[in-house]
Parts: sequence; C-alpha cells; structure tokens
Amino acid sequence: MTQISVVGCGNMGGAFIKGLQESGEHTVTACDVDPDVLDAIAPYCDETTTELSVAAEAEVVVLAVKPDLVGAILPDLELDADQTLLSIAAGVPTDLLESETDARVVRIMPNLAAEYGMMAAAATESTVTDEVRAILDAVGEFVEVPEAQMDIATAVNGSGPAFVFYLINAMAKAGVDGGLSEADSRTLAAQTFKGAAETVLNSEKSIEDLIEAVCSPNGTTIEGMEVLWDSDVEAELGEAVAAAEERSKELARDADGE
Ligand SMILES: NC(=O)C1=CN([C@@H]2O[C@H](COP(=O)(O)OP(=O)(O)OC[C@H]3O[C@@H](n4cnc5c(N)ncnc54)[C@H](O)[C@@H]3O)[C@@H](O)[C@H]2O)C=CC1
Ligand SMILES: O=C(O)[C@@H]1CCC=N1
Repeated sequence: MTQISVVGCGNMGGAFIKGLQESGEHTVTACDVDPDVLDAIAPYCDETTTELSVAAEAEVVVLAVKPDLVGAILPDLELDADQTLLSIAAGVPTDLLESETDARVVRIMPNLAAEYGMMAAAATESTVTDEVRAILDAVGEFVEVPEAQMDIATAVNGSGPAFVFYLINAMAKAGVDGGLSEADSRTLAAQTFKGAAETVLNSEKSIEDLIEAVCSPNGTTIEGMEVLWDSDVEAELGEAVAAAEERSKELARDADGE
C-alpha cells in the first residue's frame, strides 16, 4: 500500500484515481485548483485538497497537469529525495523534471483506460522502480522502454485510445447504415474491438494469421479485407501516429526552451 497523491484530476488524473480506487491497493489524495473537479472525484479517493503542500506529503506524487504547467508547479511542490515524482506529462523529459525537484523522477505515459484497470502504459526503463511498477500493475499493463522511445509510445498508447475510438465509431456508423440500431451497433463494434484486442494479447499467432483465421474460404471477411488491403488505411493510421509522435517531440523542445 503506497500513499499516492495526484496533482491535476482532469481527464487522465481522474481516470488514474478511479482505477486506483477500484484496485483498493493504495491510498489516494486528489489535488486540483478547481473545486468542481474535486467534488466530482471525491467519491473515488481518500482525501481532496486544493493545496500543493498537502499533495506533497505523499510517498508518490503523480503530476497530471498539462505539460505547459509543469515548470510553474514543480518549484512549489516541495518534495524530498525519499519521495517519487511520477510524471505523466506528454513530452516533458526526465532531466528537465529532475532539475526542478529533489524527488526521484519516473516519467511514464499512461492512457485513459486506467479508469477500468485496462491501461496500456510505457515507463522509462532507466528510472522505473518497484514501487511505481506496483502502481502501474494495479491499473493495467505496462512496458519499460528507453526514454528516447517515449514520444512514439505517447503516440501509440497515450493518444492511441482516440484513434481506436475513431475506428470503433466508423465501424458502428457502418452498422447503423446497414440497419442496426445505434445502441446495438455501438455494442457490437466496441465488443468486437475488445474481443479482437484480447485475442491478440492471448494468442501466439501473428496478427496476419489471426486475420486469415477470420477469412473463411469464399466467405464474407475476405471481401472486406480486399477493400482494406487496396486502401490507404494502414498508411493513414501510420501518419496519424507519426503526427502525434512529432507533437510529443515538439512539446519536449518547448519544455526545454522555457
Ligand atoms: N488525456 C489523456 O488521455 C492523457 C493525458 N496525459 C497527460 O496528462 C496530463 C493532463 O492531461 P488531461 O488530464 O487531459 O488534462 P485536463 O485539462 O483534463 O486536466 C488537467 C487538470 O489539472 C488541473 N490543474 C491546473 N493547474 C493546476 C494546479 N496548479 N494544481 C493542481 N491542479 C491543476 C486542472 O484544473 C485540470 O483539472 C497532460 O500532461 C497530458 O499530457 C497523458 C496520457 C493520456
Ligand atoms: O493529447 C495529449 O497531448 C495527451 C497526451 C497523450 C494523450 N493525451
């Protein structure tokens, strides 16, 4: 059981808190400047505060504010060497964080599915500790990568949920166009993505072999796959990931210039 505080309880900080509460493994203090945000998160944590000094008492302080606020907040967040600053801010490098705090710094990139214990996260391998591994384990899965890979990880698993929501929506809309109700099509499309993801995670087959397993000879799937193979969908998705990666690098350059 680790005492955790989360500074910034918006979309990502809030999802992290809800996931941690569900796991029941840690105590959580929620800190935000917005009292409405704190009212909304209060049922999911042990304590709420608007004071950074209260958040600074935790063993692990999760910094979950927008990247451009990190530089302004860190000097006021007085942490000691025996504490951990767990930063989730996109594009903010470890060395910059270390220059503003005495705490041990661990930079990670989580995602919104932390709320449901299904987060995919990347943690910087040179700094991650067992204490942080236990926190990440409580809300999903994580990989450990060199810091140089944090920008691409940010694009794949941090921004990735938005890209997948887009694809689910496209599939659901196609179902509605074919006559399904919106509710049924949303359920079928989302559960199909969830089931396909579980299959990839659990199967030893390559993704190409899994596609082949769905394509019955002379069946329906191969007709749809021919359309996808002939299209630019793969390249366009690659460009979306590359654009998000480039923005993460740009945020790092901005942070360095501050
Ligand atoms: N939204 C997402 O899916 C993901 C976001 N992130 C990272 O998480 C961080 C937060 O992003 P979001 O949650 O999307 O932003 P958000 O805007 O939803 O939440 C930020 C929160 O910080 C609070 N805040 C602002 N100044 C503060 C201060 N001085 N003290 C305490 N709280 C303060 C705001 O009131 C707000 O509730 C960013 O650095 C982002 O890069 C990382 C992975 C995924
Ligand atoms: O869009 C963003 O900048 C944040 C970081 C990854 C997901 N959301």
